[in-house]
Amino acid sequence: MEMGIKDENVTNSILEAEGIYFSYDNGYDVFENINIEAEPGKFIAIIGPSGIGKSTLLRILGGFLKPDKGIVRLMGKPLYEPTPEVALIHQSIVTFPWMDAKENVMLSMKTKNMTKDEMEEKATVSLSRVGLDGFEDLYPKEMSGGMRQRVAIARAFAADPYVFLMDEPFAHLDELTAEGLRQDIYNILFSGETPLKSVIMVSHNLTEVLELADEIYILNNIPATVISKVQVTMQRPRSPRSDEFNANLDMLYSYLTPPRKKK
Ligand SMILES: Nc1ncnc2c1ncn2[C@@H]1O[C@H](COP(=O)(O)OP(=O)(O)OP(=O)(O)O)[C@@H](O)[C@H]1O
Repeated sequence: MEMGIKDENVTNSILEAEGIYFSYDNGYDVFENINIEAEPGKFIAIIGPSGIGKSTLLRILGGFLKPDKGIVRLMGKPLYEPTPEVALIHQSIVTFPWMDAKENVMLSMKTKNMTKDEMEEKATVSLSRVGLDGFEDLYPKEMSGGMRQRVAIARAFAADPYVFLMDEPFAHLDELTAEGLRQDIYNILFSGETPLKSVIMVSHNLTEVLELADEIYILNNIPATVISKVQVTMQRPRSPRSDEFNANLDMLYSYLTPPRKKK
C-alpha cells in the first residue's frame, strides 16, 4: 500500500459488529444500531441494566443468532454462523461428570483431524495453561467450582480460538474463588502463547469489569444502543481499594439507570 493512502477494506479489528438491529420473534426490539469493535490484545466488557440484551449480543457476536440488520466480522470477514475460531464460555460451568478433566478438554478437539495422542497432549498443555497441571485425571465431582471453570476455559483454549466470548464467567463461583480466578485470568488469556487475540465479556459485576477490561461498552435504553464507551487506563494489577478504582466505579454506576423506552 502506498504511503498516505488508506485502504478502507483493511481492518485492525479481530471481531466487530456494525449497525446491529435485532428483534425477537415476539416483536421485542432488543437492539438498534449497535457498533462494537474488539482490537487485538484488548479485553472488552459489555455492561448494562438487567435484561437490556447483553447475552443476546454475545450470541449475535458468536454467530449463534442472526441480526435483522447489520453485520458481524471476524478479522474482516463476515461471520454468519458459529465457528471454532470464536469460543463462547457460558455462566453455567459446563463439565461432564462422567469424564475426567482431560477428557472434558478433549471434547473441543473432536471435530479436528487429530490422533488420540495429539488430543491428549494438547489437553494437557491447555490444562497446565489454566493452572491445572497434575489434575488431568480428576473428575468434576472431585474439583472445586473454580477448578471446573478453569477446565471449561482450558476446553475453549484447546480449540485455538481467536476470540473468547465470556458470559458472566465468574457468576456461579463464590467470591473468594472468583477473585482468585480473576487475578489469574488476564495473564492466562493474554500470555501470547495461543492464537487468542481478544476477549469480550458480559458481566453485571462492575468491580470485576473494572479489574479486567481495557474498554467498556455501556448498553442502555429500549431498544438498546451503546450509550457510552469507556477506556480503562488504570495500571494492572488494579486494586479495588484504590481511590482511582472507586471513582471509576461511581462513574460506571451512574450509567446504569433504568432503561428508557424509545417508542
Ligand atoms: N428467546 C427469547 N424470546 C423473546 N424475548 C427474549 C428471548 N430471550 C431473551 N429475551 C428478552 O430479550 C431481552 C434481553 O435478554 P438478555 O438475556 O440478552 O438480557 P441480559 O442483559 O443478558 O439480561 P441479564 O442481565 O438479566 O442476564 C430481555 O428483555 C429478555 O426478556
